[in-house]
Amino acid sequence: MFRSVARSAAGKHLLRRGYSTESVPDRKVAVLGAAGGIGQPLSLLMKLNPLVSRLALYDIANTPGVAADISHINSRSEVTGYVGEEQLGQALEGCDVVIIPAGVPRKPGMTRDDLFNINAGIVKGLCSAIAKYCPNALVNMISNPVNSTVPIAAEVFKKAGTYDERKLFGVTTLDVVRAKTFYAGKAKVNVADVNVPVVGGHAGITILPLFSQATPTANLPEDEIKALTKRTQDGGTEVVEAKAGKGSATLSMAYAGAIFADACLKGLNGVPDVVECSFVQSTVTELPFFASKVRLGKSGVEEVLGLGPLSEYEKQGLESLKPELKASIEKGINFANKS
Ligand SMILES: NC(=O)C1=CN([C@@H]2O[C@H](COP(=O)(O)OP(=O)(O)OC[C@H]3O[C@@H](n4cnc5c(N)ncnc54)[C@H](O)[C@@H]3O)[C@@H](O)[C@H]2O)C=CC1
Ligand SMILES: O=C([O-])CC(=O)C(=O)O
Repeated sequence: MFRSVARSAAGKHLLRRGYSTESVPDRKVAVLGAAGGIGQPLSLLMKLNPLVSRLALYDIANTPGVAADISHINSRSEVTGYVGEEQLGQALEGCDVVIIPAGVPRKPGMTRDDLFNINAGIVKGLCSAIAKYCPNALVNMISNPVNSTVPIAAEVFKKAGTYDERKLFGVTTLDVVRAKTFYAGKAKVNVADVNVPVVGGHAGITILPLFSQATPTANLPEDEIKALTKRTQDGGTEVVEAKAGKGSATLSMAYAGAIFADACLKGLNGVPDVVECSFVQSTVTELPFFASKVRLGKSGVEEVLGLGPLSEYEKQGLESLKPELKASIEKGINFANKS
């Protein structure tokens, strides 16, 4: 275990940023897979988040170096690195939020579902440990295929008797980040002002951006909306191909993961009206899990928001995605229950 404490410096830093250490509750966050392509920049961003007081970095290898490096940053949180399964329990104990970017990424020519065979087992093992050591933590699932790893996590928690549907999230924020960026480019509006809900799941056609609800409105023609939709759905593949065998999105994912974890922490701390899209247990459609806007609160999901009015094109997209999303969810549930 590797630890570095700089409490007094961190306290001053918080005060300089307008936070009082008394008014910000202690929050422990763990990153599982912290030494990976996403894990490292995500850990860095969580170290910069003043809502975090303890940051536990866990991986099966290489965490000591990452933790030592990040721990020298003069921000609030105390950083501890944990390496190997025997230290997983200590990493998780007392956690408020657990972020999981552990597992293998895609190479060109692969689908996210091609990662199932390796990542399903990794996620199952990590979730068993979460059930044991921090059953009340909010779980932010990044590992792919998210459409299956979230149902796997739910089944593991059910078996352990710890499942609380308000606390399990598939992280789909990168789809929202991409939709905002691509829309701003086409609509020629300030990207910082853009909002676009993205619903469904997190793979190919299951990613359904709702550009009809995008703000600021731009009245883009149908062919441009279709091109934007396709680019958002294929955003992950665009990066996988550009990286040409060296993995998938890591930096934009770290950014997206940090935004989502920050929203979870704000919700836990009682900040009102924190809304993000996420793949959660849902009754918005007939599918048991679905991504849509979610209001976050002191116990996690406070309210799963509906889809709002859809264009004809989006209605078709919604119907087309259901069979694939249903199959991916069932695949995850079956895996968790057979092994
Ligand atoms: N939800 C989303 O929007 C996105 C999800 N991803 C997914 O995130 C995952 C990670 O991607 P990268 O960071 O690029 O991969 P990477 O291979 O660079 O890093 C993965 C890390 O996980 C660690 N790991 C493996 N087994 C582990 C275990 N049992 N416990 C803890 N750590 C373990 C590895 O040692 C490695 O450090 C992939 O499954 C990828 O498909 C990637 C981008 C976006
Ligand atoms: O495409 C991938 O394999 C990684 C991912 O989920 C994304 O970038 O959206």
